[in-house]
Amino acid sequence: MDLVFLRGLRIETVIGIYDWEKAIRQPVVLDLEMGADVARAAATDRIADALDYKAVAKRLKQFVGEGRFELVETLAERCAELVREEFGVPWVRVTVNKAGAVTDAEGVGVIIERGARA
Ligand SMILES: Nc1nc2c(c(=O)[nH]1)N=C([C@H](O)[C@@H](O)CO)CN2
Repeated sequence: MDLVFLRGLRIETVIGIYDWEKAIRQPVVLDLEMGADVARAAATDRIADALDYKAVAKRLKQFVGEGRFELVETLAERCAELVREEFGVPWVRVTVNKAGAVTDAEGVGVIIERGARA
């Protein structure tokens, strides 16, 4: 399977388990790898045959930016669902990095894979 990727998408959202976190916005950084038929898009050279990473990024910025989450797990799962359902992606890997959440750590978060990788 070919992949279309989107890396380092920084979005401010409400995320966290503590009361003080529910009152502020914090950045998360998303990385996505999405199964796609790159050969078909290459053959026609038409964006209509491609998985449009700009459209995916725009939709995720809206969804995550307007959402409220407690766990990074929930945020990752919702993003995977959205990408699979709205963009017809058969397989996706989503990395959520809540950079800055843990002192002296470069980042913390989750990596999930959903769907069938043909
Ligand atoms: N597995 C997880 N552990 C923790 C999470 C989380 O979302 N998933 N969240 C927190 C706090 O919100 C933390 O990020 C605040 O600094 C702690 N552990």
